Amino acid sequence: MSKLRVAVLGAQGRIGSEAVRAVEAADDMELVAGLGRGDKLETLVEAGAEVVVELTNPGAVMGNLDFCVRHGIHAVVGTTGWTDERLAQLRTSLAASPGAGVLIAPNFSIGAVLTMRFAQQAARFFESAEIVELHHPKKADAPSGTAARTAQLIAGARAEAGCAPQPDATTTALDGARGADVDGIPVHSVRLRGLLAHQEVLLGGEGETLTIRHDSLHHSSFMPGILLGVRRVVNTPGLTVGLENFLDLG
Ligand SMILES: NC(=O)C1=CN([C@@H]2O[C@H](COP(=O)(O)OP(=O)(O)OC[C@H]3O[C@@H](n4cnc5c(N)ncnc54)[C@H](OP(=O)(O)O)[C@@H]3O)[C@@H](O)[C@H]2O)C=CC1
Ligand SMILES: O=C(O)C1=N[C@H](C(=O)O)C[C@H](O)C1
Repeated sequence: MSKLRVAVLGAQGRIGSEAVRAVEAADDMELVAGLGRGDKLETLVEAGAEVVVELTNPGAVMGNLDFCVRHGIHAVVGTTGWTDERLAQLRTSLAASPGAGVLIAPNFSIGAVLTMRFAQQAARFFESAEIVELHHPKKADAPSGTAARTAQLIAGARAEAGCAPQPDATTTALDGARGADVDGIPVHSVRLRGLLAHQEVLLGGEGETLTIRHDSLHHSSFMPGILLGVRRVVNTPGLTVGLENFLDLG
């Protein structure tokens, strides 16, 4: 069986360097390129890359994906900073290259994906829902892509169930004291030396609370999800948002 030809963009970065090692260690994959800032994207075509793993930054990801999609190269994307406008732009370029598949995964770790699913399931049973995400201080974006996605899923589940707005008597507050508002869900971002990637979903009802917490303690936590994404994206044309779509969660 021929090996999948995989390239990594952001290959010298924190997660990118771990992804390079994971692809090299996978029996069914061959690392054909590892590119950093300033390297020519044409290298991807010259190297015959079938799938690109995109792990750069929000300023670079759109141009990189535009190139990949135009050249029929599939992409597995971990880079954060996604907005509805960016997703719409990507869908437009995918429409012109119908064979290409792109997976955008706000989080590749299985535990984080399950946290999102459990939070979505629990959200309608509680009056209050807030998110605290905690990351290393070199992270560029806040809130994290995972927290933003979790908030959207919680808000969607609450709207579908016809939940009332959350109770909150705050009338005066310092800027930021109540966190960022993502679809009505407060999201609080902590940046602390010593941490990697952590999230708590706090749910509250009359006389009880439920806390769903996930901790990524090492970048290795993201690797099984990246490899799964690479294997599945080649047979999944168009845009897929969320690794849960490849996990058969039911
Ligand atoms: N979905 C998930 O599960 C995860 C997602 N992430 C996300 O992945 C992204 C990267 O995170 P992290 O590794 O911590 O960040 P880093 O800054 O450590 O890595 C990013 C790398 O990309 C390089 N780079 C910048 N621009 C380009 C470009 N145009 N082409 C190729 N390479 C480029 C950077 O180079 P230079 O240093 O010169 O700028 C750097 O080496 C972030 O958006 C983060 O949120 C992270 C972990 C898990
Ligand atoms: O920058 C990181 O480190 C991470 N970024 C992703 C996010 O923004 O959710 C995934 C994970 O939290 C690690």
